Amino acid sequence: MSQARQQLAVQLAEAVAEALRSDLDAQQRVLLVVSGGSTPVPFFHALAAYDLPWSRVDVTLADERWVADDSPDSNARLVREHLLQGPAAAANFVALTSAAGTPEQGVADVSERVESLAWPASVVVLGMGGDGHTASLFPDSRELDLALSSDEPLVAVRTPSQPQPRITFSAGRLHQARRHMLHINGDDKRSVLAAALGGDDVRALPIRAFLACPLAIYWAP
Ligand SMILES: O=C1O[C@H](COP(=O)(O)O)[C@@H](O)[C@H](O)[C@H]1O
Repeated sequence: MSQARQQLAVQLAEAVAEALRSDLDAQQRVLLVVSGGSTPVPFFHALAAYDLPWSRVDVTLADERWVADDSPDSNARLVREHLLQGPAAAANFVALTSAAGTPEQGVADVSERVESLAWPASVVVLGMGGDGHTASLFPDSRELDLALSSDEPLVAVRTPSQPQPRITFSAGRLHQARRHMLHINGDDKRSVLAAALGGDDVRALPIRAFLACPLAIYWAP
């Protein structure tokens, strides 16, 4: 891990902790939405160490692969192993999977589960893939139009480029958050973001759906 990426993760954790603390001063429960993948690990470690009233914080994911909780591909496993540690172990984590065999079968139950959370979220921390996807809004998701336009909180998605079916928060639900932050590393992702900023076809680069939120960008080489 480069020093620049580590420093970025610490800066992002500070911004998220400050946002949570500010909202916790005004309301009993707050909601933090985080992303999966590989990028957030040092951010999770830095955030987990903050002295916050974590028992009043709900944490969920922007998206999830429809896999078992202990799968190496599970974003929930990532959160449990890297964020729900130390002081942050007291947070209430709400996963996006169920015992149903497919996300299409499980999406209604999981939607009911997430509707009990303290919306709007205080912070959504997004990631981005090299194809411009964010959450599980992939350029080749068959349900991309639905996920971009749905009034429902969650959408089951099938994506030819991805090995597993997934579930994702809809763009509309993520838009409602009070603050949006994007955490990315590397020159490749910077180029993708520059391309996104230079055009307006959301289906080609779904991260575009969030550029005007406004989106605070956390990038390191
Ligand atoms: O599949 C996913 O990928 C993105 C980006 O992941 P990274 O490994 O390039 O950091 C992530 O934001 C998303 O939550 C995850 O499901």
